[in-house]
Amino acid sequence: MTATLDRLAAIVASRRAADPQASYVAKLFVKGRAKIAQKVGEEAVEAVIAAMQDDREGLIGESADLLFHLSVLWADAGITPDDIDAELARREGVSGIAEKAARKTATPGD
Ligand SMILES: N=c1c2ncn([C@@H]3O[C@H](COP(=O)(O)OP(=O)(O)OP(=O)(O)O)[C@@H](O)[C@H]3O)c2ncn1[C@@H]1O[C@H](COP(=O)(O)O)[C@@H](O)[C@H]1O
Repeated sequence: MTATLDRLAAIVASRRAADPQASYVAKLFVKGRAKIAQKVGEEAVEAVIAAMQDDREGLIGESADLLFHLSVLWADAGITPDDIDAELARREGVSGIAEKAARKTATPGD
């Protein structure tokens, strides 16, 4: 993953024991998985709206909000950026079209 996302993950992890009055991340951890997931959904919708409005700066800002909240969700679920990196690397070179076609022809239960 990028160095910035790795640094963000380290900061987020360090906020587990922080004071929720002083740390937004600690506050999210206290609120729990459902609230964190809700924020990810909100930021995703805001990114979509910015894209549909052709708002480049808005899309950059909302994308950063989305990645930040996704980083908190990963941390809450015990996932690291390296886990996502490994999954993306596993998919490298596999066409989305070919992958979907293989899923459709696969026998259920395989
Ligand atoms: N990247 C971010 C980041 N991006 C966005 N935000 C915050 O995310 C919140 C999202 O805004 P909203 O208006 O949706 O939130 P809200 O109205 O407070 O939320 P709700 O009322 O819906 O719960 C804002 O408070 C932003 O400041 C962030 N807060 C923190 N970080 C990073 O996380 C680090 C640790 O932050 P603290 O835990 O606050 O020290 C920081 O040093 C940054 O690197």
